Amino acid sequence: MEKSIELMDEKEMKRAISRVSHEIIEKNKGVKDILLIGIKTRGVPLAQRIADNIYKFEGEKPALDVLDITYYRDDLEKKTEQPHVNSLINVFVKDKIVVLIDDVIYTGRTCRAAINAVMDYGRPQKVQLAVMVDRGHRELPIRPDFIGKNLPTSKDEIIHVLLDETDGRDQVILTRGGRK
Ligand SMILES: O=P(O)(O)OC[C@H]1O[C@H](OP(=O)(O)OP(=O)(O)O)[C@H](O)[C@@H]1O
Ligand SMILES: O=c1cc[nH]c(=O)[nH]1
Repeated sequence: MEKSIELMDEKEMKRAISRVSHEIIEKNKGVKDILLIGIKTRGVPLAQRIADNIYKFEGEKPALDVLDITYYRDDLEKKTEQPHVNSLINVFVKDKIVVLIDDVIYTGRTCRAAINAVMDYGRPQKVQLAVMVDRGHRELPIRPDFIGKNLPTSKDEIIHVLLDETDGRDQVILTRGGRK
């Protein structure tokens, strides 16, 4: 059985999410015009936590939405599930500062797909990207604006961002070959 190595514990993750929340406010000079979009799966609870932090720090709730980009991925043939239509619910992206939120960035293809999806909904003022972990190995010219932690990896390693909401605990672990 592959061993998993802990790279971040609950406290470190909480601090990193708190810092990223502050950085989003600072870079955008407040909450006005911000639309946080969590990318399924684990970007969604992360976006909710960042929204809660921003409300706590600023007393104002940022707009929040969810994006399922399965339909837009350019490597769908490698995936077993059927593509399903993306869902941006309720909030208009026009003139918003869209902050895409995901747990991990690796090749950048998910982010590229998310940007395409957002653009289909209108013309945002800006699009920014916040991730919990940047593990390197980009295949596209995409760089996150907000990073919880840079964790350089080799290609045969996998980063798992575990969240209480989806996995029953907060932890970032590294495995080789996919096992937890
Ligand atoms: O930069 P990339 O190479 O695109 O990789 C990053 C993506 O991979 C994972 O998603 P996954 O497709 O495993 O789906 P999940 O979030 O639903 O687990 C992760 O949550 C990111 O969205
Ligand atoms: O290591 C990786 C690569 C892509 N997506 C992940 O969640 N982890």
